[in-house]
Amino acid sequence: MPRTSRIQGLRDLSVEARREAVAEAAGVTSASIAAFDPANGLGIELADHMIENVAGILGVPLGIATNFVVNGADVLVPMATEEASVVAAASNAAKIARIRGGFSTSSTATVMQAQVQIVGVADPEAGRVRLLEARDELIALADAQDPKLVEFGGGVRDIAVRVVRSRAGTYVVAHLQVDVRDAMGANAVNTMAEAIAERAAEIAGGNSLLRILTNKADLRLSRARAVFDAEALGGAGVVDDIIHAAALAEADPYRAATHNKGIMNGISAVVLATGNDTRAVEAGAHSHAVSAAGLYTSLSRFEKDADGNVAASIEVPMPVGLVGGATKIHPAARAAITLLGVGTAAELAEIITAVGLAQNFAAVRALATEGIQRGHMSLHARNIASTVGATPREVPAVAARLIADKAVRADHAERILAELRQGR
Ligand SMILES: CC(C)(COP(=O)([O-])OP(=O)([O-])OC[C@H]1O[C@@H](n2cnc3c(N)ncnc32)[C@H](O)[C@@H]1OP(=O)([O-])[O-])[C@@H](O)C(=O)NCCC(=O)NCCSC(=O)C[C@@](C)(O)CC(=O)[O-]
Ligand SMILES: NC(=O)C1=CN([C@@H]2O[C@H](COP(=O)(O)OP(=O)(O)OC[C@H]3O[C@@H](n4cnc5c(N)ncnc54)[C@H](OP(=O)(O)O)[C@@H]3O)[C@@H](O)[C@H]2O)C=CC1
Repeated sequence: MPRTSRIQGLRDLSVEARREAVAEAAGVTSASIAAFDPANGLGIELADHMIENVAGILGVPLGIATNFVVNGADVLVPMATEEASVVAAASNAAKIARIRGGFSTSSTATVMQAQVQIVGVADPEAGRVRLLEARDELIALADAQDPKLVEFGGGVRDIAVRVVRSRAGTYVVAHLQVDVRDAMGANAVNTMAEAIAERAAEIAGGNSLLRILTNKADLRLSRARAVFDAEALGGAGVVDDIIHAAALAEADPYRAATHNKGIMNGISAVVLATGNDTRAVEAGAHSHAVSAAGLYTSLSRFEKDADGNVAASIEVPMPVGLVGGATKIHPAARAAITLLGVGTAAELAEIITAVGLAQNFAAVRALATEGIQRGHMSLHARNIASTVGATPREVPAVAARLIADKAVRADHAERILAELRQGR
């Protein structure tokens, strides 16, 4: 069945009809995404096995971003977020990107690193070299912990050793660099780090302390780029303003934090929808946003291409998996993976990265033109209406008045609701 991510009028359908339209466009069965319906989603018994002291289940809205083309293929993207306008903005940017072919992506190998901290080494530089001499022995010891991973083509690729000087002492820190294939990899590399720690400390001549992965996953990077057509954006002036807006984020940490928050609006929503670890991805992204000179900067770059369009690109660590964590357990996460049609963790990582770039572009474009409030607040108006007690039947009328009056505020919503109920 042909797959398309262009579904016109999706916003106007009922939730049930939307699910049908999405399944049909994606070429998957309705049953395979039925878990998006809370009635078929995560049940309390399963939840009780996932974390501790379970007392309930928190629902988060799951929307579908349309219009995405990634490496020439259309893809419909599940996004779990509580924030209005995020899904619309990603779909909006993807619609503009598809004019010039959509997003192109690539990634490094799926290598995660675990650190083993060794304290009390009298000669840390020599200890570092002794560990490197023992590379093969340590790799064999680590690989023996996870024969299944090795069977899948993964396992330890190398060992790096650093000498880290701190205010409390000098540490020899061994890094196990492990190809974790389709796993996020935390459990896999932590097991390996714990298994080699004692022997590594013996070789270095000290005592092992911490044995844990690093969330600075800089050997597991995904990249995406797209060209946003100048004419579709409103011409050369708009392009220049978008580039100035992105340049401020490159130069100024205060702006960079907000710019990167916009990127994470997209990234975290897909990471959550697929049952992956949002904190791991967020820690990796923000650590990657620090330049070699120590400046916190933007994760994306916007330039003008030779034809005057915006050439946007991003590189970000993307430690996500298909086999571990909640991905395999949570029924809605499994449905999200089915909808995406991805077969490897790397494919998933690259789509997530493309969504981050789209999200970023939509926000920066809005900021560099009409400002964020018109698009964002008009969608947020429905939340304000619900907050003041409007019923689902009353919400559209209250939201429409809030937008028309250009006053998307709770006090105004209360007034409108009171008037509506008095029949005025
Ligand atoms: C909000 C829009 C998209 C309106 O934009 P618009 O031009 O009024 O929308 P439109 O009605 O012309 O539709 C254009 C496309 O947008 C999508 N779209 C549009 N509306 C909907 C909707 N209701 N439901 C579903 N999809 C929608 C949809 O894809 C549609 O095309 P279609 O596929 O239908 O042919 C635009 O103003 C926008 O992109 N704004 C950016 C909003 C944003 O970034 N929100 C994130 C929250 S703000 C924040 O947290 C981050 C920030 C801003 O601080 C980051 C930073 O500072 O960098
Ligand atoms: N700082 C952090 O970020 C931390 C995160 N975590 C959590 O760790 C979890 C993720 O750990 P992760 O190691 O991914 O999960 P799992 O341990 O659940 O899954 C990884 C295991 O799956 C098996 N496997 C099956 N098929 C494949 C395949 N195709 N590719 C790779 N492995 C395969 C492997 O061997 P086998 O079957 O032999 O196990 C592998 O070790 C998340 O829940 C995360 O929140 C935990 C600690 C710290």
